[in-house]
Amino acid sequence: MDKIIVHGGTRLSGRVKVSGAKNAVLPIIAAALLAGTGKSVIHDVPALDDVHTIGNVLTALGAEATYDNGILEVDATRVNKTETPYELIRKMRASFLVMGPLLARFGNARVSLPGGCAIGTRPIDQHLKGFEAMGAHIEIGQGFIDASVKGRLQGTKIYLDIASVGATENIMMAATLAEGTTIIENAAQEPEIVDLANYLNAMGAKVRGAGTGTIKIEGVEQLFGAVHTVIPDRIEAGTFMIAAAITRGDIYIEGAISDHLRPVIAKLREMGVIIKEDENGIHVTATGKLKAVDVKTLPHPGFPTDMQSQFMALLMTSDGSSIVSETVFENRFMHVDEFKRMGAKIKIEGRSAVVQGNQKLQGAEVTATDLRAGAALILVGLVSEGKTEVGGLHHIDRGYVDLTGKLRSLGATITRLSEEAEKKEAQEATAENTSSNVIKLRTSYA
Ligand SMILES: CC(=O)N[C@H]1[C@@H](OP(=O)(O)OP(=O)(O)OC[C@H]2O[C@@H](n3ccc(=O)[nH]c3=O)[C@H](O)[C@@H]2O)O[C@H](CO)[C@@H](O)[C@@H]1O
Ligand SMILES: C=C(OP(=O)(O)O)C(=O)O
Repeated sequence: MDKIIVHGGTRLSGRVKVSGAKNAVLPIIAAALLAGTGKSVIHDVPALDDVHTIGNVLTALGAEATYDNGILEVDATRVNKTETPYELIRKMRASFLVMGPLLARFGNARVSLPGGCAIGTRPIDQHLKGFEAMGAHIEIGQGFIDASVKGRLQGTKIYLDIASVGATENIMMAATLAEGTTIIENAAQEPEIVDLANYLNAMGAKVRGAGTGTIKIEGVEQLFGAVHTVIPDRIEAGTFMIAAAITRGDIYIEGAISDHLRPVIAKLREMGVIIKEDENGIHVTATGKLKAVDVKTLPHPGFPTDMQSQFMALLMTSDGSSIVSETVFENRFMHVDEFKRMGAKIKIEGRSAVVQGNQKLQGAEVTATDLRAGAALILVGLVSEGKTEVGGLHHIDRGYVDLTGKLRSLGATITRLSEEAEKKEAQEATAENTSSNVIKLRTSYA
């Protein structure tokens, strides 16, 4: 397995460009299935494993998709299947987002039930509740969900028990081709929802209110391929903001949109980090001691759960103790045990973690337990004494474009070691040890 090797101790500085948002592009690619005619041309598509996976889902359904240099072209005209196998859903839960578009366009969809994952059980009851309210018949069996509707889905009012991002997106997509108007109440308000609505509207949909708690979708008869540029990844941007703060560095994050990062900016400022916002990005500078602060994750516009582990990494270097509360996912503290391997002093009490600041951190061999945990371990490695080896990179590759290269360009001592290179290095080290033993033995004989 590949590994990332980080040597801590460098203050990062320079400029880094944010890629397109993973969590925006995945629903957008699923939504491309809604176009009965015409090609969609999607710009700023990040080269991520997750994008590859959802691309494979689309082609497995019969769509044509090509990716070149950040531009994804999708022609869904000839889609002729409505079944998505477990093999593809298993790799990435967001594949489940094809259900709404398939059901709306073809009147049926058979999608494998997504399993649980490291951060929580992640049920899909709110997605299904929405489809049922719109007239779909749902059957669950043998690991699949079958959804079907006679004629078109019917517009209706749907109140979500939880402001779920995925459920809001799936229902919003389904509603675009429904008969009549659908109103989603207690809708998720994440910037990625707004980006999806913008793409849907470019396709000919009539979606209003995205970004607020109430979204209205007036159904139309047909949608067409459209041109769209994906928003910058606020979580990637936030991760680089933490990289600047944790190394007491100075980084300009090009493309970061301040309005998408309000809670992260507010918390960093509370700690004493200097943040300057302009229309092209965010400039983050930190020096000396940073104040400990408490953090509680919440749906947008609250503090994002996808920044929780990275922020916890920073709090380990702050002056004092902090409480980090995770309210979105029930099992998103898996990184804590890995942090402890690096010398962290953190105590978990239910859904909160008490983090001691001013910790002496030491490099260790650690494993990413989920995508953001992987990024957080690298952040800790940047300020730990000695060498940190991070494994489990398949998680990181799902959501960060060339994280190693981008951090290296900011001055970090970081490399990615492929499995083969690692084997070669181990062989060379063994050979070196053997030869130095030989010399020692010879010396002792002399
Ligand atoms: C691809 C993508 O965009 N992923 C993001 C999306 O995931 P995702 O869309 O899966 O997250 P949700 O907003 O749906 O989940 C939030 C909470 O609601 C629960 N829930 C969700 C749906 C449902 O039907 N029933 C239910 O109980 C979940 O278990 C979780 O505890 O939003 C999360 C919350 O910001 C982020 O961490 C993920 O990075
Ligand atoms: C949890 C995440 O993603 P996903 O919903 O794709 O698992 C994430 O991006 O941190």
